[in-house]
Amino acid sequence: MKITDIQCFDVEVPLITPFKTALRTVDKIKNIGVYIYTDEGQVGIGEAAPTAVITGETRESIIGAIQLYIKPAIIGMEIEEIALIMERIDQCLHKNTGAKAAVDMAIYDLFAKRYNAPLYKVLGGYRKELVTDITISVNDVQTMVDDSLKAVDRGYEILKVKVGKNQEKDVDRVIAIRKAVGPKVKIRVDANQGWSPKEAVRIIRKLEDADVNIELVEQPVHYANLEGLQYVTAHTETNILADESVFSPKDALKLIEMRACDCINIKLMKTGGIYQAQKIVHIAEAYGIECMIGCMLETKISVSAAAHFAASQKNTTMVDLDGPSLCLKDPVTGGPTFENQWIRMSDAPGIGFSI
Ligand SMILES: C[C@H](N)C(=O)N[C@@H](CCC(=O)O)C(=O)O
Ligand SMILES: [Mg+2]
Repeated sequence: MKITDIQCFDVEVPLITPFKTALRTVDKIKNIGVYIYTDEGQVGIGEAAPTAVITGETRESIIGAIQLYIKPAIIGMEIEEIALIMERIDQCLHKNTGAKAAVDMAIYDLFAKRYNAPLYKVLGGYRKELVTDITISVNDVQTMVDDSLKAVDRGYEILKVKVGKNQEKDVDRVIAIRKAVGPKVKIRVDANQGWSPKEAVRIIRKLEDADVNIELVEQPVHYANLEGLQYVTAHTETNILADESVFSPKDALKLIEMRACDCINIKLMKTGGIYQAQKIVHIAEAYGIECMIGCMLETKISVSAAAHFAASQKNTTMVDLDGPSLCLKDPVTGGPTFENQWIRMSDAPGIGFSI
């Protein structure tokens, strides 16, 4: 099955409520979709999220990377030569991980369709269902408490609470949410780089002393401050999850060897797709480090690819794939089903969309 063409299209979906982190506020997803066409009539689909504050990519850079660099590098290649295709994508330009991820997942969609199997089974087939957390945007304390209670009412058992925008209030935010939702709900805290290492230790210790029982704290400090991340990990009891500090397998290996984190958040938009993400999961597994599969602000297209990947591997024990739950509508039909916290894999070939 030969690649004959690659085309980009706009994926625009309003969010149910504004998404707010220490890094940005967004009320509408404006992503780039990718179709890969083949000589056998099969079409693969992917999506890239221009998350300039994290990957450095914009809508324009993604379209340019795909049309001017990636497309000429792989046009005419056989889908079955997936390792060779991935080598060409990796080598044709540096970084641009969202653009690479969109093409990578469309290739994997075609690869699994070629063998008439669902993608998660082609990749390893470890499980059929996933439980995702749901993001609670950073806001004033009462709004966050109300949003948390609504999420728990909808059946969510894991909350991902965004903090890091106003450090003085962060302890109050998390304590108030714990009091409101009770002891059974899991709470993940994501500071999105909002604290200094010393602030992070102070805040996390206060939460520990107050017995708030936090499952983990995600990316407490600036992405490039690896020693800072190491300091927080060494000086707190709570598990520290590296997010913006880990894009590549090399980044993962470095953090693991520095003992700078307890677990790693893998996102296809950071790794450049499934091919590199697999390497991180396996490196981490060799060191006994568990991985989360997360997403940026992405729709059902790319989050479904990430769900197939998360379902395929043993060491992807935590899931933050709430993108479709934050969207007012889905841009595609078919594929895995997203019903509040439950993501269930379908056995349709590839990612499973009706194109
Ligand atoms: C959407 C997901 N739950 C999430 O929080 N992802 C990121 C931030 C995504 C973005 O700004 O687009 C994270 O930091 O984990
Ligand atoms: Mg994060």
